[in-house]
Amino acid sequence: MAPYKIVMVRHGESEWNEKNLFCGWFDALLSEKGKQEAKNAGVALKNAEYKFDVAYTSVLTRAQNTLQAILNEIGQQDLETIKTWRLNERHYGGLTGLNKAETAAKYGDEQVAIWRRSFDVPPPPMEADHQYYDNIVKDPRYAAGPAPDQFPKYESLKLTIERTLPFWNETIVPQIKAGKSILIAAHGNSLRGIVKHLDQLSDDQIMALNLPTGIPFVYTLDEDLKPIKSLEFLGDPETVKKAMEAVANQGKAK
Ligand SMILES: Cc1ccc(S(=O)(=O)Nc2cc3c(c(O)c2O)C(=O)c2ccccc2C3=O)cc1
Repeated sequence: MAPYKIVMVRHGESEWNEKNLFCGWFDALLSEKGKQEAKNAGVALKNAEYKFDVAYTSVLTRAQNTLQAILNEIGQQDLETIKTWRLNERHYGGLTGLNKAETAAKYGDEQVAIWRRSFDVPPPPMEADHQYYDNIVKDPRYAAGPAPDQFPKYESLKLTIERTLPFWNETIVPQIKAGKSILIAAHGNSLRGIVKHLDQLSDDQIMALNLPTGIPFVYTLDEDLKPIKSLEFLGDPETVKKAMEAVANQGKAK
């Protein structure tokens, strides 16, 4: 049955991306630009004549709405869709809702620089008195998990990947091997976990990779799910060229 193809897409720009706020598990909506990015992703997949058997997304609205915009464009509005917290964005803990200046003012430039370059240094926890604690922890969408005693108060990139990969290995991989055509609409850091795993990237390599919002990318995999082709972006030539250049240059950025 190999080679297998799987399509992934980072959700379009959110309203908190637009305001440059740490978002994480806060359920920000897509900005108008993000809605257009999501529609464009659907057009790219429609033009490439993709059809899917099942989709996977997070429990967060920005990813779900990106997925729905895509499905609307390709005429698969009612596609079976599995939603899981394991595909959520990284949980930024007590930084949730802060902008760059507020973060630096509260924790200092040195601490920010440490967080920026760290794979396993977590942000401060989101404590019960945090302004978004109840909004997130008491959200009924988490009734199916994580368990209350496992509910994250913060995540490093390492911790994020450690909770995303079990879903990839236990739920998505069997579906790939069963020959299903799969679309994943998720977040920058949960998708980093899957990309890191597939391409066997180092901690530093994956931290240097910032996936563009709203541009679908394809992995072509062999029978052992080893990549034959990685990160193949879909879209108009200009969009694809910019995405490839952006990703390539990130690897060079010092
Ligand atoms: C909302 C926001 C704050 C800080 C910046 S930044 O210009 O300082 N760049 C930046 C900052 C960080 C990060 C980052 O990637 C970044 O580019 C992080 O990844 C990060 C992870 C966990 C805790 C803190 C950080 C973090 O402060 C950008 C956007």
